[in-house]
Amino acid sequence: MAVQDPSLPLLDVRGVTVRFGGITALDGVSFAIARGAITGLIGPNGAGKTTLFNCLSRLYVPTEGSILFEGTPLEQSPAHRIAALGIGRTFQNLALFRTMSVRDNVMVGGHCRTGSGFLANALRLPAVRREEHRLSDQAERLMALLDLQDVAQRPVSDLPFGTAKRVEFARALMSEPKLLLLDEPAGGLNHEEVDGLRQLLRRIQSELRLTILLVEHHMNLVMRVSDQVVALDFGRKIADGTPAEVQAHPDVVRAYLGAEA
Ligand SMILES: Nc1ncnc2c1ncn2[C@@H]1O[C@H](COP(=O)(O)OP(=O)(O)OP(=O)(O)O)[C@@H](O)[C@H]1O
Repeated sequence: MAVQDPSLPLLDVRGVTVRFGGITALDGVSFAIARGAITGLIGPNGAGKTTLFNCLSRLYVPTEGSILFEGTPLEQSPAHRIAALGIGRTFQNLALFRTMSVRDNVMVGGHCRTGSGFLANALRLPAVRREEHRLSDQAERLMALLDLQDVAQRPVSDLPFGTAKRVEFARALMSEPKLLLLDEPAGGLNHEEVDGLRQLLRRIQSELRLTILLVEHHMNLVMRVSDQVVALDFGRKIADGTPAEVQAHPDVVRAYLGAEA
């Protein structure tokens, strides 16, 4: 397999347009994400954030344009291959198995990458046992990183919302993504938990050398945690730059004042 030039962007969104019947949800949106960066995707309600997010996780295919991940168009890969390509995601509403333990929920996230087939699993061949050990070690490492070790045996239904969100993170990280897509990670968190989330994002970015894209309404979090911010309005990109540049951009100020004042 060809090794990609590390100076090229990890993700390259090129002229993406998505139409639903007569509605243009995204209109020629282009931006690139460098390896190792945290990028915030913002915009008022209906701006097209979720639509773009769904294109990145391959739930939608752009009507026009292309999204390159490590130089390869995403639309060439079927949706079920996205995790194996190296794109992980979390959901706006928790998508965990509530009666299962934290540890088992985290372990589930590793199974998209196991290469062993049904027969090898059924016979518990040595390679399968080695793979199980590897996954188990990795789950322990991630639970330590996300401060979940003390609740590892507890069912998710017992946990406060903020802790359950960390379980979802750990599960997404089990697939060893290169790009982690976070859909409103601050939704439902209190002030203190949002601050904890900011520190956590920085920690996983540096310790796992992860690239992160977050769609988020919590402006304070986006502006404090992101290296780059991309702003959408009515399906178009209106700004792209550092948090300070985007915050001061007249079109961004107008979009937010017009939509939310
Ligand atoms: N499946 C769909 N069918 C028809 N129209 C859609 C569909 N999904 C989104 N839209 C429309 O596309 C536009 C962009 O919506 P989208 O949900 O991407 O915005 P958003 O920025 O995520 O908004 P919010 O912050 O409210 O979640 C909206 O006008 C929306 O009504």
